Amino acid sequence: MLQVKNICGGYGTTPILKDISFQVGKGTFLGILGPNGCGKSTLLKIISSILKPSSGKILIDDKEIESYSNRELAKKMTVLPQLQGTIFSNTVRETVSIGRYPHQKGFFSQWSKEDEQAVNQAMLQTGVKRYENSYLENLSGGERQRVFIAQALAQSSQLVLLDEPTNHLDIAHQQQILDMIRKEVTEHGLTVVSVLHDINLAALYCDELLLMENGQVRAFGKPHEVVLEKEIEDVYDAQISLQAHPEQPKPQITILPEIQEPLKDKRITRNHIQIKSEYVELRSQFPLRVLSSAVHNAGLGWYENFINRTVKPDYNIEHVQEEFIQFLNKEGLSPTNTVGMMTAVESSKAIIKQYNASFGEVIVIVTAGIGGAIDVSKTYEREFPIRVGTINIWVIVNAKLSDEAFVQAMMTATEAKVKALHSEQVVDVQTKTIATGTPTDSLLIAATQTGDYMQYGGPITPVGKIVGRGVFEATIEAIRNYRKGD
Ligand SMILES: Nc1ncnc2c1ncn2[C@@H]1O[C@H](COP(=O)(O)OP(=O)(O)OP(=O)(O)O)[C@@H](O)[C@H]1O
Repeated sequence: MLQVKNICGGYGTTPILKDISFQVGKGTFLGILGPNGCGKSTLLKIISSILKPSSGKILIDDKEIESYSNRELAKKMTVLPQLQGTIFSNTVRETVSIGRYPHQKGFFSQWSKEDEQAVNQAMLQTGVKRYENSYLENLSGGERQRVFIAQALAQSSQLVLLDEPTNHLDIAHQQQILDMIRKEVTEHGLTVVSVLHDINLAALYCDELLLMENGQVRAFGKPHEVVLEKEIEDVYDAQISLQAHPEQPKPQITILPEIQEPLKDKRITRNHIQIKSEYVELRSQFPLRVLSSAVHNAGLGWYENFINRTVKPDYNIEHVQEEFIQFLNKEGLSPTNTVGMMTAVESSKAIIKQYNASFGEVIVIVTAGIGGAIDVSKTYEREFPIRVGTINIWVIVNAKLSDEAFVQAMMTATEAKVKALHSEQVVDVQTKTIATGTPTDSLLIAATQTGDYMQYGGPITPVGKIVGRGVFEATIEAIRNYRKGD
């Protein structure tokens, strides 16, 4: 659809763009990224022939842009420049209708049925039809932006050039506009080239990205090929961290602020753990990084409060999430800042152990309800009667753990738990074989993320050695404690 070949150009004698080449296929949404002043808007102006390049060619549908008349070009391509704070005195309908001018034939041309349809459809698509008779100056920035997109759609061209279409818009309007553009691209084969400042939005919505640096192409390709930690840090001279979007297979960046909080004594010891009548509690004065399979706030995150709550064996688990939140509120624990587990084992039976490693303390807390213990290798051959019992394990590490170390620490802790069940001859009552856990065990690894950096957490690493020993020993004691009450 669009070919940009060896474009050089700028303003007067100052060269801005240096040998830019790329292609955009029909039905593609291309995002142009790059730091301030790198030449994104200049490139858009050259593509839209507002500015002449000093050398190079722009082709639309394999024809050089100069060979199109203005009217022909306007039918092929729509340009939506950056919105300025201009005062508008047209109605929404009048503004959208301007998009049809390239389709008018001759000076006294008639407004056709086709024009009317295109205007109505564009207003419906962009959700602005309901204010078609309002004046633009009475609309919000987001509504105005949608009106101009409607004007671009009414023009019914196959290529749309946009310069920061989401500038100054709140997240709802950013989403609306980008969803709408995406829909046009996917469902009607529209080709869109847009300058975007937000790298995350660009990675989410665009098919391809062009990353510019000093008037040149630094990278071009699919979002996962362009949005790379090193590349972005280098081009923008910023500190970032790269992760996957939680719901989509798209890269997303997070800015890493340089200002660090003043380092308090960020240390957790067993004195921070309290056994209350209804739960075991850790209230840290700072957030810990956590990976867990807890009932409340499972997954990876940062939390300050942790509880392992004792519930009655007949606790109704139908609305567990809501009930748990109510309970946290009652206890004065913020639901967004607390990780919660549940057990039928009394909190007084919890085992708390502290190990002093060379890198810092590791605290292990275990409650072991083994009434429903099962052998994981045999579960495929039977139905489960619901039997109460859960082994809940917390491991708190005073160190900085990598993501691998978190996952490996979970594996190490699980292996140590299984070994403890074996050692204590905990049996699956149905299969009469050694049990490996219960159907509802929970595990939590939390780290202060200060002090020594631990890249790995497997069994022979400094962290893994303590986790293995600590979880094994604490689980054995917790099992014995549980059996005492049987
Ligand atoms: N009309 C102009 N006359 C002279 N120089 C200009 C003109 N417009 C832009 N420039 C210069 O050209 C360079 C590239 O500007 P351009 O607007 O293309 O950058 P950009 O990547 O779009 O930046 P931003 O992210 O800040 O919008 C800048 O150094 C700018 O000062």
